[in-house]
Amino acid sequence: MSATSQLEQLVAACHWIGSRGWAPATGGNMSVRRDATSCLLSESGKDKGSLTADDFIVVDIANNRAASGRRPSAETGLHTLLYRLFPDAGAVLHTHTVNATVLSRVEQGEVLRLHGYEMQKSLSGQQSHLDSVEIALFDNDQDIAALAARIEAFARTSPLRYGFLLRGHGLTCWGKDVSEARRHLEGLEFLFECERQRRLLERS
Ligand SMILES: CSCCC(=O)C(=O)COP(=O)(O)O
Ligand SMILES: [Zn+2]
Repeated sequence: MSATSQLEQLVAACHWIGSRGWAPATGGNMSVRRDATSCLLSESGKDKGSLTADDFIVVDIANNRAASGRRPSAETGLHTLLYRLFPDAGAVLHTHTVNATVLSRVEQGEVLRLHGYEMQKSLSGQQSHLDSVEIALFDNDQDIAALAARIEAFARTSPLRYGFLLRGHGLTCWGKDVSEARRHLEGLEFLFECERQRRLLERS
């Protein structure tokens, strides 16, 4: 599929994310791969629920540079890291949902473990609720280069699949194209909601 059509699908995904309330205020950022060396990333500081194709900026995957001189997302370094780590990744979606924000603070470990949910099968390659899916969880950091370095180090020794949580911040997920990234986002968000409810009920 052409980069233009992927951008059209990404703009539609941004509107969908906005309509779900998953990118409040100016939260969230989104991108699609153009080719092996560049991606199109949302401009920093905008309402991501009402972006148009003109709000996406060409960014070099190797060095985070935007030729246009405009300012891509503050989290550009996380998107480009994912495109470098995963040559098959075609789209990256970052959201600020209540479920991801709260669960990532409650969970103290290095991963959020999901087990026992049929909806795990919304994640590519998952075939049974009896398997476990581990979503990596990192402490948040305003220094995105340092955060990217921590995520890269984690990925060298542990599986990094579907997405990762930033503590008290949100979810960044990806897929081979916009459609798969969207499915992973919707599936993970559903699973986070279930997990938040389960933990609440099991405490009472
Ligand atoms: C209130 S949003 C804080 C920054 C952030 O976490 C985010 O996702 C949006 O940053 P961007 O530079 O992509 O607009
Ligand atoms: Zn964010």
